[in-house]
Amino acid sequence: MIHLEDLCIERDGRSVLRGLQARIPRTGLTALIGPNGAGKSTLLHAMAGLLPPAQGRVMVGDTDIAAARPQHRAHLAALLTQSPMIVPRLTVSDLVGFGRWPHHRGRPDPHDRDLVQAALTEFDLQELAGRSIDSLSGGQRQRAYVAMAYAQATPWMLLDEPLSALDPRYARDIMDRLWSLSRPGPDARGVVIVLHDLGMAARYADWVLSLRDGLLVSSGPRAEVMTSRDLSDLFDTSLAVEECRGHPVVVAV
Ligand SMILES: Nc1ncnc2c1ncn2[C@@H]1O[C@H](COP(=O)(O)OP(=O)(O)OP(=O)(O)O)[C@@H](O)[C@H]1O
Repeated sequence: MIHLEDLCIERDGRSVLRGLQARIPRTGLTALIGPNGAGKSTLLHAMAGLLPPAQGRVMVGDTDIAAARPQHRAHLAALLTQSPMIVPRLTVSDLVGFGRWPHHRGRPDPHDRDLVQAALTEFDLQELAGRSIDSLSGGQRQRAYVAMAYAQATPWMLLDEPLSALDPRYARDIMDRLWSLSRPGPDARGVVIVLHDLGMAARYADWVLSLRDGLLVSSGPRAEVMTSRDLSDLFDTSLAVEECRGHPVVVAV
């Protein structure tokens, strides 16, 4: 479980998250939704322990994440930011291998190499493994970064808009895989994902936190948070949640 306990974050002396109080289940897929500038990326960074709170705290399990050592944080949560650094000439395989760094600290063993292979396979990257990152399309690169986060083998994966460059097939593919990885079980990952695509959030999220202007508007099971009325209020535009072939979809009306 992640607990947000009266979480307040300031950036450049401005209050950008105020008094957030919520929990995120240890398994399942949690979506962070809300308008631009609501504070979703800020919250994700705070959950990775990278933004010390002005007040309150984020508890990841029984660890106050902002107070933990970097090495310990890297074993708890893998964070994929919106614009990860691109290192020219680095291969996909090397990039995914970076996910293992907190474990081997420069001395990969066969187990690390096996996990990199598993991550390449899991995200359908075997054929691109030897290609340099800067030679890939935006979507291919995005998949490589998600695979790197996966290879870190942390209980939590925190992903900021990982679908932004993906075509519908790969967007769906990644969401299917993340959803599967987050099912309860001994190796389950808790997946927390910032999503602008409300259709994807409606389709895949088990749990949703909605934010606006630095405040938590609501949190809970997807069906309770993503109602036509609540989404319309949240985004200040008319939206409806309908059912299509047994799945919820969000339409502008
Ligand atoms: N590095 C930064 N320094 C100062 N202020 C920042 C920084 N990053 C974000 N902010 C501010 O914090 C607030 C929340 O931004 P954040 O990026 O967390 O929102 P968001 O919900 O992820 O937005 P978007 O949907 O547009 O990506 C905004 O007012 C933004 O201008």
